Amino acid sequence: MQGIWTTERIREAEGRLFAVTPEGELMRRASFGLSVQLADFLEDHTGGVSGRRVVLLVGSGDNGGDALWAGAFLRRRGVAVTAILLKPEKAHPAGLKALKRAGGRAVSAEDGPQWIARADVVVDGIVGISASGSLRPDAARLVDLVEAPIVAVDLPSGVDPDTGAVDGPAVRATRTVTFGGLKPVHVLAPSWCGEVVLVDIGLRPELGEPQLRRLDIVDVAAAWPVPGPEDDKYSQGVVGIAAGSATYPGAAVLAAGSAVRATSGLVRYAGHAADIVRAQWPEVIATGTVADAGRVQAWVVGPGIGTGSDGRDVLRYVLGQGVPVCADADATTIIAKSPDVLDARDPDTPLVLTPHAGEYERLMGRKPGPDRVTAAREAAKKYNAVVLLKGHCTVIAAPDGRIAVNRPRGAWLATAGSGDVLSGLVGALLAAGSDPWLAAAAAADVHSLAGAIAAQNAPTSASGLVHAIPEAIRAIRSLTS
Ligand SMILES: NC(=O)C1=CN([C@@H]2O[C@H](COP(=O)(O)OP(=O)(O)OC[C@H]3O[C@@H](n4cnc5c(N)ncnc54)[C@H](O)[C@@H]3O)[C@@H](O)[C@H]2O)[C@@H](O)CC1
Ligand SMILES: Nc1ncnc2c1ncn2[C@@H]1O[C@H](COP(=O)(O)OP(=O)(O)O)[C@@H](O)[C@H]1O
Ligand SMILES: [K+]
Repeated sequence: MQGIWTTERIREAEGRLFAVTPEGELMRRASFGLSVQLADFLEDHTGGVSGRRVVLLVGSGDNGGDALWAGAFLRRRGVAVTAILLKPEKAHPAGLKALKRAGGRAVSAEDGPQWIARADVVVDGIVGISASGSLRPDAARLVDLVEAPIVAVDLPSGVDPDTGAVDGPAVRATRTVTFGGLKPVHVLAPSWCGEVVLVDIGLRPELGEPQLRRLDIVDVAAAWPVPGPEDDKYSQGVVGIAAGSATYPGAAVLAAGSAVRATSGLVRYAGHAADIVRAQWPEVIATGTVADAGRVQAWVVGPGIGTGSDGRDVLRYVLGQGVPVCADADATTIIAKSPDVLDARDPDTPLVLTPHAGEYERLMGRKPGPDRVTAAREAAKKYNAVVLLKGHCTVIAAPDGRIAVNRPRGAWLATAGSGDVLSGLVGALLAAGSDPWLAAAAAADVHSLAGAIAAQNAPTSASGLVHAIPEAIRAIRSLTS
């Protein structure tokens, strides 16, 4: 699992490391690592290093210092380096001296455009973890002129380091070189960071437990249930799907199909779409009502059930069964409208809520806002449930404070019925007895991989996602075994 630390924790850890390291050593490690990455990037993008032109955009803090020192290292490899100083009087003095000593050039922002026009690569050293707000106008004007690929130092300037939010001009980087540990921006704003490379500066022992996590493929593979020689169709966990209605039978077909394809074992279905589910998925045992469904080890409830009294009764019933529940779509709206349905639940029984932004607003009475991690954490606390807040970077919060951020693989998942597929995946893992936070996080990862496989760079559909699930699981397992 990858760890991610808030900038506050990074700063505290850096403070401790500073105290036991010679002055300037950490910046030397960071900027040397940055220069290696820049040389590698030049090689990739221009086919060489020596004689290439690099422009540094240099702000007033240590982020600019990193850029200036990296520029000095690049000079030794024959790169032509020009630093554009946004605040010349505040540019990192030692870094600036080192760059000039190495034969680099420093110019003012007014003289910047002509150098930007000729750059092979532009380095964003405008602002790092002390950033607040979007790019200021002077920096924004220069960034706007850049046509060359940008390598960001630590993080793309203008993007909030702790939330990944962007509310004005910001740098869109092709590669981001960060130091010591990943920060939230790197997993919450991947489309602004580009490829993220972590340079080790010896900070890890000082960092402690991460505040956020991202599952690696090995974690997903380990979390995915695989039948053993002693297993039968019941022992792996039976999942029940309470979804669909006469108006929305498709939601039932998608959620049930997703559960069928996610794990081995048995899927039951209960609801008004029993005939069509049976026709599409003959292996599903389908009945008309949840009371007739038979025993299950987890329920998925909500997709397409409607928000009326029938749906409420179904939700109340499954919440009262003492098994884990994934409450999705209409079920989240019912909970928001009639929170008393939750009285049916034994508080120790796992509950996973899977709201998109609109459903979140109904559940919490406010929009998730730019800080989606805090938003998910607060909902998890309020409902004593795992909350999977959907989006490009889905955030999964557990009531005990664990947070996972999902790795997006494009945006093809933004297709009708995609959420129904996700709920089937979550339900299948819950039925297998997985920890609910891990179940939700692993399901989100397989969902995004199935999206990428189904789409292959062209539009797909929720049905396409369902069919790609085994291939996604196969890919994850083959990469780790
Ligand atoms: N502290 C350490 O141990 C290390 C720090 N390093 C570098 O130091 C950086 C942090 O440096 P600093 O704390 O000096 O601060 P920054 O370089 O992040 O920011 C400098 C100043 O820019 C101004 N600023 C804030 N928001 C801005 C905006 N939107 N537009 C323009 N200016 C803005 C603020 O006055 C801020 O103090 C890290 O991101 C990293 O690049 C690395 O050298 C590794 C070691
Ligand atoms: N831009 C995007 N990039 C990546 N994933 C997305 C994007 N938009 C939506 N998704 C994902 O697609 C799914 C949509 O679910 P949902 O909103 O419930 O749709 P539906 O109700 O049509 O099933 C979620 O898993 C969400 O995270
Ligand atoms: K930066």
